[in-house]
Amino acid sequence: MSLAFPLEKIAMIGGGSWATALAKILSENGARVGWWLRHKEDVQHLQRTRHNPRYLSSVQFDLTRVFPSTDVEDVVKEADWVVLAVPAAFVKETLDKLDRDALKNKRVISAIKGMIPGRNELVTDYVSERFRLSREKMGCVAGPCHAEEVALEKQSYLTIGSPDLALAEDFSQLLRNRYVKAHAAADLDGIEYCAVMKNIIALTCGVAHGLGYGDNFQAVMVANAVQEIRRFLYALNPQPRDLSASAYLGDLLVTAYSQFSRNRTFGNMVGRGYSVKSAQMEMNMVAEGYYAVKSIFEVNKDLRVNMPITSAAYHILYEKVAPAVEIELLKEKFR
Ligand SMILES: NC(=O)C1=CN([C@@H]2O[C@H](COP(=O)(O)OP(=O)(O)OC[C@H]3O[C@@H](n4cnc5c(N)ncnc54)[C@H](OP(=O)(O)O)[C@@H]3O)[C@@H](O)[C@H]2O)C=CC1
Ligand SMILES: O=C(CO)COP(=O)(O)O
Repeated sequence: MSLAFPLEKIAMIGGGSWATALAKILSENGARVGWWLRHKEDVQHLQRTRHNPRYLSSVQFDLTRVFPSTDVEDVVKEADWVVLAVPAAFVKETLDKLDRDALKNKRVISAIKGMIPGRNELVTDYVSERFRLSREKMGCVAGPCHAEEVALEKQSYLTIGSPDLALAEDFSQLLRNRYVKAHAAADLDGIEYCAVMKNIIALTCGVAHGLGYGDNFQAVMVANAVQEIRRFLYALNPQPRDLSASAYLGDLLVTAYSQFSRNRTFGNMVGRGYSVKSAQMEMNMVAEGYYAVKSIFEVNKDLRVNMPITSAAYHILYEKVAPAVEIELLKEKFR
């Protein structure tokens, strides 16, 4: 096993599947990972058995490199890099315990594919404002990559977006291993927004699947979704970007088609007739798309971009319109 970066100190914030997968990659590459989880019992379980009891519990950690804790201030204080990996809805309450200077001189990476509910902000925008941190000190992790496949060490690709390409390259290096390829890209906003929007699309694909629509329809939904994402990103930030790259299209495809996708699974349940509440209760994981629909729909009230899929998902999830009615309407709009 390589110990390429023995001196890098990482704070991993979050105890879910993605935090667990990233803690595995980073620690196995030799970094020191201080790991914040919210429950004392989970920290104790990790310390006792070397496994996260609730997510990717097959992964075994080396406790000479991984240091679980419930004290977020402590974990952050020790680190050079802070990796945020809680669902977006819990970012505020998790970081509220930190004072405004806590991230000074740190580099912050958001591994979150969601927006701050209510504020409708990207996670990096929220963190940048709350901690007075320049966006040059920040990045995001994106790309088609399910935590479950990382646990199985299946070949995966990640893209690190940051306005500072050197920072993105540095973090990419910390991630590269036998089964992870990582590369740097400059389009932080575009990558972050696309990572949020692909969850909405996957959720809506799930709804259609739950209603009995097949692969033919889903392919058309995904093709139309690419155009919807392009229009939205262009209205928001019209810099040149290649949406066919894996950070954009790849992530959309894996989420729309994978058996592991929380968003697709959640949508599928809604299409089959579950209420939003019961679908959420059935899953012990978080489908970011549910919150993202509201944020993107509200951001788009000013932009007025034509976004039929996002609007359909909003009507289904927040206005209780029957899924069959909304998908029927989409059928007529798709080309
Ligand atoms: N899973 C994946 O494959 C990938 C996920 N991501 C992104 O990573 C982010 C984290 O998701 P993921 O790891 O999948 O999460 P999971 O769905 O695996 O787990 C949910 C997480 O949310 C936590 N949680 C629930 N309620 C609260 C609360 N009130 N306060 C704080 N935390 C809470 C849970 O903590 P607890 O267990 O203590 O209840 C758990 O850590 C998301 O933005 C997701 O889109 C990105 C790429 C891949
Ligand atoms: O972003 C992901 C894969 O790249 C995870 O998507 P889900 O949250 O739908 O599982």
